[in-house]
Amino acid sequence: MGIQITNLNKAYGEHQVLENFCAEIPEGKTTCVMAASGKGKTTLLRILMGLEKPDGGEITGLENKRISAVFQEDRLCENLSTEANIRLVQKGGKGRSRDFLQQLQDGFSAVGLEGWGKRPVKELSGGMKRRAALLRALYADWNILFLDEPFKGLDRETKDKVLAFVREKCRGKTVLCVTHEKEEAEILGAEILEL
Ligand SMILES: Nc1ncnc2c1ncn2[C@@H]1O[C@H](COP(=O)(O)OP(=O)(O)OP(=O)(O)O)[C@@H](O)[C@H]1O
Repeated sequence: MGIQITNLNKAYGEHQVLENFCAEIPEGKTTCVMAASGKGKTTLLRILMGLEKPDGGEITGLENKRISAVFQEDRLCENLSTEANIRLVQKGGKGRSRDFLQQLQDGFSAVGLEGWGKRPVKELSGGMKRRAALLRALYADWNILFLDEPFKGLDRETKDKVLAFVREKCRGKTVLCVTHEKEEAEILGAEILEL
């Protein structure tokens, strides 16, 4: 079962952002949420993540799910290294296991961050922080992943590498990704949900 959204409503004051919005997010697939700026993509994601309360409507399919996310902001601990940020969201001793650290090195290389894992996040550029936030989300233990413009600020070549990595890591899993680029959705093999 995927995520069912029924008659979702959300207004900020007089401004109705979502009005009786209905959708089904299929299980085991990537879905890209697309719409013009200001149409409510982030609002929808924030409601699904429980960060925002809807005015009405029903959401099912999130019960007992482990959710991971790249938020609209990076939300990294700036004084910690990227590696430490990623280890923070690992359960038990997993973050220190040799296997995990090896997998992480592969992830750093795949997104073009090799050699940066031990540096404090505050020394990274905006695009590098975006990739660090993405790695943290991907390496958490999840069965639903929410991504809010995860490829923001990446140049063409880097974006292609990152998209290929995300596609591989998300194969067969339930992912909802906000993007403005149709091409990103195509590379991810995603279904498109228009708001
Ligand atoms: N906390 C808030 N208070 C008041 N209005 C808000 C708030 N959050 C969002 N909005 C408004 O709700 C609308 C939808 O915002 P949202 O961020 O969901 O759009 P979006 O589709 O994700 O846009 P973008 O593509 O520019 O990120 C916008 O008009 C925005 O100004």
